Amino acid sequence: MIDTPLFQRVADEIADAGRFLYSRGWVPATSGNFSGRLDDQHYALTASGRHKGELQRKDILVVDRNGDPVDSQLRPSAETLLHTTLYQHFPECGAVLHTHSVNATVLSKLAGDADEIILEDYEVLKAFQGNTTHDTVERIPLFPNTQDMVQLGKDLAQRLEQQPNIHGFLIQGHGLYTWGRDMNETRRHIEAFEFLFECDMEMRRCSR
Ligand SMILES: CSCCC(=O)C(=O)COP(=O)(O)O
Ligand SMILES: [Zn+2]
Repeated sequence: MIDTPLFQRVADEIADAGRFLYSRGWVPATSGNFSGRLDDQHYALTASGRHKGELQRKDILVVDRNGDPVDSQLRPSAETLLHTTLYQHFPECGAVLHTHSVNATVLSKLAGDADEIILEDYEVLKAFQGNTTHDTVERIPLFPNTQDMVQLGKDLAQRLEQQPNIHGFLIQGHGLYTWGRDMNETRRHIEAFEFLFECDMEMRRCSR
């Protein structure tokens, strides 16, 4: 499968996104993981532990809908099940990006016991797919950090049933997941979230 033009295009998009996200300081120290849909049953995904600013095609493998590698000895991302959960929940999802920015990490810790972060009344909210006005509320579910990806995947699936219109979620003290219909839309969502997190942090500093 990795010899197909489709895999190569998607792998190159993943590597390109990695260079961009690393250049912004949002995936330090091998953190983050990225994927793109190949078909209904298969996704291209980053191998675990790779430097995400220096990805090459050989650092990306194919996994099936259970997250198991297809014809590869590479170890898939430790967070593979979150990617497969998103693809299975959103049939139109074409790409998933996970980042570890300072603002996402700090904001998620400042939220304490809350189970979501709310962003409202920002023009940039229009950058999220389906939003046509700034006069909207973006709810970002917040999950406790855990190494138990099976449980986190189940918790995520349950939350997606309750809140189908979200564009991303945070894991506390860990980072952000967002997705879109293709890699360009997913990159736009990451930039929008990061801009909004920066604004929220600045608002908190100014109101101290
Ligand atoms: C050094 S970051 C710790 C693991 C993590 O949260 C992450 O995003 C990267 O894990 P992966 O297995 O996808 O490299
Ligand atoms: Zn992570």
